[in-house]
Amino acid sequence: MLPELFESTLAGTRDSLGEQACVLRGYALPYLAQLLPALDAIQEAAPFRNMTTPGGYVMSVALTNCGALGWTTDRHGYRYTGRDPQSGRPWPAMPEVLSRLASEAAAEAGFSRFEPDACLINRYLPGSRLSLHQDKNEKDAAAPIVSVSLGIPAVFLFGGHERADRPRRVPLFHGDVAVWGGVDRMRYHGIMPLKEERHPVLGAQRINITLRKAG
Ligand SMILES: O=C(O)CCC(=O)C(=O)O
Ligand SMILES: [Fe+2]
Repeated sequence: MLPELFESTLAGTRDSLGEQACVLRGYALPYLAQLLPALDAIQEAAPFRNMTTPGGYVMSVALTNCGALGWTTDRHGYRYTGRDPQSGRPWPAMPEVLSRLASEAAAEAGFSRFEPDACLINRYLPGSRLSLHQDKNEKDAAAPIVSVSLGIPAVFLFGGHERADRPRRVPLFHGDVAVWGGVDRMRYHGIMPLKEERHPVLGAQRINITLRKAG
């Protein structure tokens, strides 16, 4: 990977992934001076942890949350909770910079007045992956998903409405924001195993932030 590819050289451009799905290249970059310190504070209050799926697998992706609702999984299933199951405390509040980034990116992608109440923060290390899935634990499927990529690059798999539909491979770089909603809201997606790389700002990790309307 060429060093310049760590930062989207495509900043300011848009890739269409569907009728109501796109990647806004580099869209998050102007927010990072505020966003990165806010992320540090969140992970101090609610550290990343590897949760167990209902099937008994420990996820290779570690996660935490901020906002009124946080996505969790354990042997009993996937769900949103108001509290961090590890500490018993409410999830850290959603920083203003994140709700602003989410609603501005959503508007740019054609979804006006998006107000997320849930923010899942995923941490991938080299080798971590996320298998193809649909995001279907949210009550409000009318709202889009806004997904911010930071750190080392990843290959996003964006499939169809059936698990067997062959997914498209979309590279995501530091600062890219993917948005999908409407007719594309329930499309299968995932992340290929991350390669061994180091990002100049975030080191050997990828942080992905998904903002949703869950409640
Ligand atoms: O890491 C990503 O880009 C996607 C994350 C995702 O699909 C999820 O958290 O549901
Ligand atoms: Fe997802």
